[in-house]
Amino acid sequence: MSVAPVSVATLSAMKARGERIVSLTCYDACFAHLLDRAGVDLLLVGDSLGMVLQGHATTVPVTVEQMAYHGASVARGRERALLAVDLPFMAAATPERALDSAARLMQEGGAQVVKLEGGEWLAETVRRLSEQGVPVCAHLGLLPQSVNRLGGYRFQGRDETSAERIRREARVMEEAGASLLVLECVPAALAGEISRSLSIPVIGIGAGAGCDGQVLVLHDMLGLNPGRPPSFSRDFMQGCGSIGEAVAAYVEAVRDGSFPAAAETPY
Ligand SMILES: Nc1nc(=O)c2c([nH]1)NC[C@@H]1CN(c3ccc(C(=O)N[C@@H](CCC(=O)O)C(=O)O)cc3)CN21
Ligand SMILES: CC(C)C(=O)C(=O)O
Ligand SMILES: [Mg+2]
Repeated sequence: MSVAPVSVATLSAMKARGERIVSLTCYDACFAHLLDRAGVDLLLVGDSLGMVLQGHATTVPVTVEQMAYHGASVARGRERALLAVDLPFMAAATPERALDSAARLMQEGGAQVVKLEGGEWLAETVRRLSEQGVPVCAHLGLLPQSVNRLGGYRFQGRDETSAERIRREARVMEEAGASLLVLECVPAALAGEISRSLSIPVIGIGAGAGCDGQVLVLHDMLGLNPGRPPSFSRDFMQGCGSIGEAVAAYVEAVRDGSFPAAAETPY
């Protein structure tokens, strides 16, 4: 039996009804099939694949071609879940480049939504993509593609000046036509406030339980991180006998609001 596929409109309707949105990163067809059947609403082919699959220290080396390859693999495994693919480092450096990159991610990579990291300087790019029919997911807070400028993977928006900047950038992205927003590593109070003030769904990672949905890196929530996992993640394999059970536990914990708990909300 086939199920109605998720669209950005479905996610908006979920926000309006107060139903939490469940998202995980996904990089291949096998996991796409498993996550889709477990009820994950949004599959994100994240450029985190440069770290978890390729073994790089950052996401900077990842290319559009690699993102398209993994996107196409995930697209072949999904049925119901919406598929978002990250624009990697420098792929949105100019609006023209972003349009070309997004075309590749959608035409070769099966993307239904294109995600891009960054603030106000991307407003024109988001507008141009939206005009061309590309649903855009903005990404604010910690921007891993800027790790070489930031000097590490640190929480953002912890002082009033940077919190106000993130608030303003969130508004600008919505006004420019973004359909979704990811907030990464920002204090829970700020993320909750932004989620309530925007009409588009806000998906948090390290941003507390007050967002409209949650996303984690798949390998982190399966306890497969070789180093120290981020403090905001949870190993859902603990107490579960299979990957399918662990993913089902994550889906339930996000839907009922029990993930993230206080212990997974550092600020
Ligand atoms: N495996 C993995 N998980 C991720 O969540 C992830 C990636 N890779 N790669 C791309 C980015 C990088 N991200 C990261 C990586 C590390 C921390 C981290 O360890 N943060 C510290 C807090 C540092 C501070 O603000 O003091 C932590 O303890 O969570 C956070 C986000 C999130 N993304
Ligand atoms: C963690 C999510 C939001 C991401 O951008 C990625 O996996 O690359
Ligand atoms: Mg990413």
